[in-house]
Amino acid sequence: MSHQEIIDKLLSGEMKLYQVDKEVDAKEATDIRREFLEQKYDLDLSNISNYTLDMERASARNIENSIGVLQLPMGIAGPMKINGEYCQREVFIPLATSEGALVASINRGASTITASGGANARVVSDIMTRAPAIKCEGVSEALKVKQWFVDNFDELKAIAESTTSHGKLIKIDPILIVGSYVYPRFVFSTGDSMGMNMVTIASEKILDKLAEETSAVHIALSGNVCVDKKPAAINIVEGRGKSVIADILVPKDIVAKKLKTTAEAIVEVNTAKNLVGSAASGAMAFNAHYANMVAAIFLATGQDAAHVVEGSLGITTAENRDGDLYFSVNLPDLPVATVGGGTSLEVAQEGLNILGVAGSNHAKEFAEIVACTVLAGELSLVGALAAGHLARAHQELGRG
Ligand SMILES: CC(C)(COP(=O)([O-])OP(=O)([O-])OC[C@H]1O[C@@H](n2cnc3c(N)ncnc32)[C@H](O)[C@@H]1OP(=O)([O-])[O-])[C@@H](O)C(=O)NCCC(=O)NCCSC(=O)C[C@@](C)(O)CC(=O)[O-]
Ligand SMILES: NC(=O)C1=CN([C@@H]2O[C@H](COP(=O)(O)OP(=O)(O)OC[C@H]3O[C@@H](n4cnc5c(N)ncnc54)[C@H](OP(=O)(O)O)[C@@H]3O)[C@@H](O)[C@H]2O)C=CC1
Repeated sequence: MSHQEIIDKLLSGEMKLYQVDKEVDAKEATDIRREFLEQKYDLDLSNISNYTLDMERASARNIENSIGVLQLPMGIAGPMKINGEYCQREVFIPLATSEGALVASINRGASTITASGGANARVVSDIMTRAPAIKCEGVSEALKVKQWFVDNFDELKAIAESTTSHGKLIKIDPILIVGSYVYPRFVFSTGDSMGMNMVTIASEKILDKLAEETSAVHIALSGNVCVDKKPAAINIVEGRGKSVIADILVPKDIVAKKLKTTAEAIVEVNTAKNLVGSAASGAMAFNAHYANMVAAIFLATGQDAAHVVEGSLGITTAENRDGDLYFSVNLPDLPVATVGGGTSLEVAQEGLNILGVAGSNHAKEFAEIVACTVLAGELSLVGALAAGHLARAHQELGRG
């Protein structure tokens, strides 16, 4: 079939969009679906059509029904000095965003951090979780099933780990019971991958064993106690992905020079806004804009964009120490990877290479960099609010 014949079949409804992949290679299938849209709706999609990535490879593992590639402006912030456990150097941070003033703000935070001697960062927990929903007769069987998970942990660990060379089942905890439903939270370490595919495959094997040995029925492989891609208190308390803390002591003169304000004013803003304001509104996140930094660095490095909702959680603290400013960000739920998923896309590899963290043995180093980037942006925005500069900044940098 010729290129136009396939488009005609799509236009007439004789062929479905995903069936084009059976007729031609991934690159041509991409062009055909896009041209179908152009012809059906009389559109010009010439920008989506311009790209360099290997669509054959992307179609095999990252996208279905491809029509092209999204471009976003990418900027750089830095250098930013990091005194982490895994990252002990200066970095330049790639950031993909369309929000004017964001990169300038993170750059200002990075400059403040570097002038103050560097940010401290530590990964305090490193796990990935999957919690299926299991149905029993009632609470008494549910308790027996809970005990079955406890009694058989060693065997279940061996079964789960037979599916992966990097994943390790650390514990099954908590095991929640609600009426006849049981939710065991399988807690894994997943090396340098974010790990959701890995732990989902491993968890299914555990459920096969459950089906063999008990009459409990597995209702859903994910039962929303994981909790994947939703903001949740359990993730805040127990952690998910990397849990990371970053902090800095900014000397009084640098607060004045770089942020144009005082430690006292920043503490007041942090209390009124991030703590009391968040509590008053019932917010789950006690910060100004972690999501901005997490989204921009996630897009630049091929992370799963839906995990921004988890990365947005956390508490910012600020203290006035005799005019110097102690400032910290706490991210309990930051799923990140330097291998697997979208990190293998060519643009993501370039973003990870700018940071020097592509490939194995870099995930915790990367997590420290993300946390320090959040620290930089948070420090700058809270500083701008304290100085009364937010509207002006966005007037100057965020409007055409
Ligand atoms: C805009 C600034 C940085 C000006 O800040 P400034 O202090 O007036 O600018 P400056 O010219 O004195 O420069 C200070 C530093 O800013 C950086 N800088 C300055 N200009 C640039 C630029 N063009 N490109 C790159 N970097 C720039 C640069 O690092 C420079 O230091 P140096 O390195 O020279 O020593 C500041 O006012 C600021 O950070 N404002 C906050 C803006 C912000 O954080 N926006 C984020 C989005 S807000 C939002 O989406 C969420 C919100 C607000 O709704 C959430 C909530 O409810 O809170
Ligand atoms: N399935 C689901 O429910 C969900 C899936 N996702 C998607 O899952 C993907 C991420 O899953 P994930 O499991 O991370 O990735 P992949 O499915 O891409 O798997 C990554 C693989 O890399 C191998 N690997 C090689 N080197 C390392 C290393 N150093 N550390 C760890 N693993 C290594 C592992 O193999 P081995 O296992 O043999 O050790 C691992 O399985 C993303 O695309 C995301 O969007 C997101 C949310 C939910």
